[in-house]
Amino acid sequence: MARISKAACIGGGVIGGAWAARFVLAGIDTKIFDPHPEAQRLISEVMANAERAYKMLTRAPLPVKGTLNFSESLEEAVRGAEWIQESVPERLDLKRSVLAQIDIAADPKALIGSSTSGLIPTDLQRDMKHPERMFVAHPYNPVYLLPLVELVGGEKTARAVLEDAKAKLATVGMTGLIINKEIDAFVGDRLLEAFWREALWLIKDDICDTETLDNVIRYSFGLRWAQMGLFETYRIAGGEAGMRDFLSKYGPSLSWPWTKLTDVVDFDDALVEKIAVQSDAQSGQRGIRELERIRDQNLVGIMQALKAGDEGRGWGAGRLLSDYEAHLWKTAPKPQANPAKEPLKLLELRVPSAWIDYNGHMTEYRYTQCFADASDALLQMVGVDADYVKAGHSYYTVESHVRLLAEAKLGDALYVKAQLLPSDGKKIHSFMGLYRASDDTLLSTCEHLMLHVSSKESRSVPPLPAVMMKLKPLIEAHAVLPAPDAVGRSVGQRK
Ligand SMILES: NC(=O)C1=CN([C@@H]2O[C@H](COP(=O)(O)OP(=O)(O)OC[C@H]3O[C@@H](n4cnc5c(N)ncnc54)[C@H](O)[C@@H]3O)[C@@H](O)[C@H]2O)C=CC1
Ligand SMILES: C[N+](C)(C)CC(=O)CC(=O)[O-]
Repeated sequence: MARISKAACIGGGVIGGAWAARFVLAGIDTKIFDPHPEAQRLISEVMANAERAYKMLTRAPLPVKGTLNFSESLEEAVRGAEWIQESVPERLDLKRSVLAQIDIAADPKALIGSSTSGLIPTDLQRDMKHPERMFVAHPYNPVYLLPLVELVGGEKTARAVLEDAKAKLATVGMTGLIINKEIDAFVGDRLLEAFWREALWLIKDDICDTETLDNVIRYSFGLRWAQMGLFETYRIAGGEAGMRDFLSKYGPSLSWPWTKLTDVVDFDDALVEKIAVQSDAQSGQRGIRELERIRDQNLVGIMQALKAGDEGRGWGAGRLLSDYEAHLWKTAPKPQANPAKEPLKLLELRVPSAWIDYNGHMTEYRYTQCFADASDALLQMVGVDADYVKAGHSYYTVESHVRLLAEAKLGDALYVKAQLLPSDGKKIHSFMGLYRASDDTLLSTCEHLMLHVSSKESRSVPPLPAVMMKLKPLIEAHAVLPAPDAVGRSVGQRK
């Protein structure tokens, strides 16, 4: 795939900083140019939140982080970059002049995306010498988690450039949707603007306050829209009679006096003050970074739930996350199955806040998750990867006994080691320990049994020779190790 190895972010505010985080966490060396005196502090805070979110989001092998450097000049930042993302304030004159500077300094083949929320690319590329490689790449906040980028070409943009941009975005876990025609505000912000305009009227007219309005969204259609869009949701709302019936039932109401959509509310001081006061009452007790962390944790939870959607195949943004994880597994250096006479270190992680329960320690099913992830790492090591599973073979866990011996706390660095017990490879019998890295304390153990299956035939079969070739030497190497005391232990047995 068309991987990016060097990127530049011109403008490192809310959006440019989060683009930088997306690139760096995808293993891309990134340079930022932003004259803001506090740019480094602000971006390091965004980076910290992004890293925290990724630790919760996936156990797939993220690449080694790219480097992040702050440049003294725009020219220095764009030198050698293959993707340059402009994210300066939303002013046509400023963006035009910044894009023209990028154009002169950049490699002629470099792709140049603008984060603009609504300015059309034909206007933005006017003063460029190589406008064919410039396009709108409109992301959504937070860029490091939300995967959509609207790709919009101007009159001079080459179609192949949009296709190339789409392919490159897939390698950083994003989906580029190419919009057919350029219009102000594209598709997403076109919809959001209409929505926002109506919301402002509802506040101005004292129909509700900001908190009530937000509650209306998050307890109802906000939940729906994370998983199905407007049309698919309304198709279902039409019942068995379907979309045509839905349109004939509810279409006429669009001409009733329900909305003020075409009028723009007057943004006078009184309205600004009213909204600011209500918003302070609603959320002012929490800082922006704290709100960002809450938002990110919720987004991660939603994406993970969607990953399990459609009977495990993944749905919407969850399907995309699965595809990105498959790409990460495929491109990561293959873990080596070294048949040493000692337990294998399979997993290293840090306990994120989402894993802590009301008792103030890691909640019980996360211990099981650590062992499940460690088993997956073992399977990857012996060649049971996405292609092997797709071809119709896999291992299923059939039995597992987890003991919780000591508490894992927020932020603890943990690791899992596994000893393979004698078995024929059709079965993998293992004994795993979860340890705290700071003092090697054993926190939990798991005796685990997996069975190799033909998923097409739904029955147990021997593994394919390529897997057996890697697995057998590991089992043989561990055969000389003494069996851990707790092997075969029953529930409730004394230590
Ligand atoms: N904030 C949002 O929710 C979204 C914003 N966007 C778009 O992203 C762009 C940036 O918006 P934000 O990040 O929100 O604004 P921001 O105000 O947070 O960041 C803009 C940054 O650009 C820097 N800057 C100003 N002049 C510069 C120059 N000549 N060269 C380099 N850096 C310069 C500023 O110091 C500032 O850090 C805008 O076009 C906006 O429409 C797109 C999607 C969402
Ligand atoms: C407010 N905004 C127009 C800058 C928002 C966007 O462009 C997209 C988003 O993240 O909502």
